[in-house]
Amino acid sequence: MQTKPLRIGTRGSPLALAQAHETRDRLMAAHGLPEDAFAIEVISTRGDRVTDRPLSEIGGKGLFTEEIEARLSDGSIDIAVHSSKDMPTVLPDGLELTAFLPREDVRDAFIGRSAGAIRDLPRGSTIGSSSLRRQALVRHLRPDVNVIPFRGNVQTRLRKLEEGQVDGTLLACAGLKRLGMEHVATDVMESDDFLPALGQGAICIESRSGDAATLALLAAINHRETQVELLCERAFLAALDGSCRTPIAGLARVDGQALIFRGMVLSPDGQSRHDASVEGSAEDAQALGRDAGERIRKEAGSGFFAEWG
Ligand SMILES: NCc1[nH]cc(CCC(=O)O)c1CC(=O)O
Repeated sequence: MQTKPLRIGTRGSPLALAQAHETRDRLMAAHGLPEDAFAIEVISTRGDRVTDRPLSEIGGKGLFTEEIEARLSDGSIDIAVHSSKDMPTVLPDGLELTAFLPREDVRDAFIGRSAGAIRDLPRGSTIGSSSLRRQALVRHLRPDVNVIPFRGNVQTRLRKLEEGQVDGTLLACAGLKRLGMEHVATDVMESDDFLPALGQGAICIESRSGDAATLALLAAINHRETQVELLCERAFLAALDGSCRTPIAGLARVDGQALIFRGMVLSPDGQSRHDASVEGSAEDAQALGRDAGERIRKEAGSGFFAEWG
């Protein structure tokens, strides 16, 4: 066993810290290690520092990961804990996603001020969300509702909502639950009608490919079903790559050896959409995700992506 503490890199947001603590607690339990066998290191990322513009505008992959991955590559941390949803499909050479924790609720929550559900919003209401996917899905359901950019951590968004800057917003149920704040949700969007982001609700752990001791530690906390779902979802995303300004949604579910995946791309106004559903064996997770992505790319045509790119 190591003598030096295992250094865990994470962003500093309350949600990121909760995820780092969950990872540490699972490692402590799996290996019977004390708390001081771990050191949690907070690392600031570009996505944390730029708070005044929508993420889709700042653009670029790895907004929430680059600085953390640099520390992993140079050996100054041993593992990095991330929201899978924020992970680019291509990782730096020498790094890999080694473990996934059991997936939380994959759905989105609606938090309304006077109307508690999207269907009950008066015409002309305003919803705040900077996620291209949530914007398009809301516009699909309610073309008569305004959607405006809306950033900040959970607490900031709830304050803006209370102040009346918007009539409602959407947040991942997983994040709210990990913060013990699920009570603020006034409605939960079923994933069939409001398809989540790829990777939503899943914590992933990244480490160096050659670091056998760390890989062995992590193997004990890996959750197979979540890992297989994420393999499928990330293959789907990779097959659609080059279209990061297009709203994309998708969800894989594994039950024993069976895998079901549904993926979708939307136009930003939510009026046009292409989706694909595939079913097969968990062993073929990556091929199934890739097939769904390629099918959508063919059906939508390059014009669909170029138009909003
Ligand atoms: N991009 C921000 C982000 N990344 C992961 C989560 C939520 C937790 C998760 O989906 O695992 C959130 C906030 C949100 O979408 O409400």
